[in-house]
Amino acid sequence: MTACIPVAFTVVLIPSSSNPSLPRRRRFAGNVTAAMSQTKDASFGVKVVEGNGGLPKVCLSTAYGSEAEIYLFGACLTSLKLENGKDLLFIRPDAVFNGKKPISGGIPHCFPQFGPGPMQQHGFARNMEWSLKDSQNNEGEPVVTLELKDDPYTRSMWDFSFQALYKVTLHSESFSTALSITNTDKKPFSFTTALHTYFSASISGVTVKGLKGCKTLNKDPDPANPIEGKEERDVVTFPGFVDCIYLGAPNELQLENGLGDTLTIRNTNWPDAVLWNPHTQMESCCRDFVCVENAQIGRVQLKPDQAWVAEQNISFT
Ligand SMILES: O=P(O)(O)OC[C@H]1O[C@@H](O)[C@H](O)[C@@H](O)[C@@H]1O
Repeated sequence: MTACIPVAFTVVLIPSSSNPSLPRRRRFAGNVTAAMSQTKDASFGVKVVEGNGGLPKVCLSTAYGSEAEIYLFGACLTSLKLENGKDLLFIRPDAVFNGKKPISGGIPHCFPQFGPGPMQQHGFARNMEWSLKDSQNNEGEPVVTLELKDDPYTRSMWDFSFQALYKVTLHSESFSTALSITNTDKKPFSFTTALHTYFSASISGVTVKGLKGCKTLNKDPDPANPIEGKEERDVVTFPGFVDCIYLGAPNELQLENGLGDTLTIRNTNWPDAVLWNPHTQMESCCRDFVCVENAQIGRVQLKPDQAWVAEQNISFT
């Protein structure tokens, strides 16, 4: 059971009954006052509640029924429900919510290292508490921005001053994020990053389309020495262990999750992708998820005051 923490962050949205671009079946009937009272009861918008392990969790909801949940710890999105109410994301059964270990599942961040590399696997960003910098109602769509900055912990691993901003928008029928990394230091730095998205799936029915022709770095069998190749398939399936980087991936991928849903994953400025399913390495849950990750595998070089921004959008096709 979650407890509502605070009104301070609550944004109450007034759903539009007149916007013709919104699907009629989900529009509010009646006038604004009636909509407001319904809104108040249903708490549409943004609220911060106590999540698993007592960790603060930001809940986003639209008047159209779409919902998302994001933990400040790791800025990890743990739940995403669009039109059909099914949770599109997967949380691993071994996930812990103790504010110490990264949350295994949902959409964790890999920053400032995708890995493997000198730092902890996938970097420190998924292992730190981000702050809620802003929340807004953008024409009935809740938007929150989470922020991470350097501190003595990050400096001990990566001695640079940076600002990461993660803007999350829940639309009625899709979900989008914008990640920006700014060099706030006086010296240049470089990084790699990814959104390590765990989708709920039935692995025998999973297909990913859009990767044909990409250069591949196959991390099977040795992640530290990936084998170079080229994807020749129109449709990638998951008959066994898969751990593969796709360089120069397109800005649109189609994922069939094997549960009856076809998702489109669009991006701007995420140049690479990663597919991962651990197969027998995670016997208890490997059939129930697939990771399709937007990634930046080549190092981004930022001079002081420069910023890098990449966007992602997930929707039903
Ligand atoms: O850190 P997690 O969530 O267990 O994920 C680990 C996996 O993450 C994937 O992104 C990598 O390609 C794999 O090599 C790695 O094993």
